[in-house]
Amino acid sequence: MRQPLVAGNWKMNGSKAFVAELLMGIKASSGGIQATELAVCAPFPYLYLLEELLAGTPIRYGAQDVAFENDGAFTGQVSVKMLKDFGCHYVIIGHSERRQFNAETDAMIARKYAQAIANELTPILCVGESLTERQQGQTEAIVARHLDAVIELNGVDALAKGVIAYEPVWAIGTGLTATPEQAQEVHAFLRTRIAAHSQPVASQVRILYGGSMKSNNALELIMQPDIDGGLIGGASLKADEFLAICQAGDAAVKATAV
Ligand SMILES: O=C(CO)COP(=O)(O)O
Repeated sequence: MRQPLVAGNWKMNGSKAFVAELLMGIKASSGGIQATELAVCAPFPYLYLLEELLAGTPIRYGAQDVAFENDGAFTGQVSVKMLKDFGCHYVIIGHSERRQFNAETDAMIARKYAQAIANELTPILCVGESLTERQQGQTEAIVARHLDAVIELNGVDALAKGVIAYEPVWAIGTGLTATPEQAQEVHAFLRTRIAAHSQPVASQVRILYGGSMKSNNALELIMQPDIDGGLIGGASLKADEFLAICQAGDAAVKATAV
């Protein structure tokens, strides 16, 4: 089994006080998590707090977006180098909320991916279909398009330097989770598609599930053979709930080891 990763995506939530309290809560109880990797992805202004408060802990952190250029006249943008400067390990790329509200295209996302790996920042590439696309039987075509754009620009080996997150748009923040079978089906599809280019990369790359993952459904999702953890929105804003999902990662490792 690949090492599970449970990553929080705080989205546009928080304040200095909230972030400090949440991190204290996570730190206080994260010692019990053995086999699962933990990470949190915060809004840019709070990265300095993560650098300060997570120093010396195994908890990794990152941002939720990055520019596809290195530096220069790009007002409002934040570069990979800047994220590295604050000790970021991860960056979420191509989240559906950015595709939807910030008009991010597959081409832009592929370039962001390139910037991240060129500077040794680990991208978490989000792919996923909308409800209409699922209802029209387009799920595989959509996630294939999202994945292929990154492979075309960066080559398949670049996928081994990142993480993929399957996030069905209809399950994000709706309380409607994909069933373990629905999620596994898409995860297996993605892995098979990668295997067509490279079997070693397909076996190695972690594919997370995201979309209303909570402590009460995490275990059955992470127990699926091609689901390697979660990208958690709402439930990552509560330390207890987030840690309970991380514990599900540990439980999945334990269950598959016997
Ligand atoms: O978008 C998500 C993580 O990136 C999932 O959000 P929710 O867990 O709130 O559904």
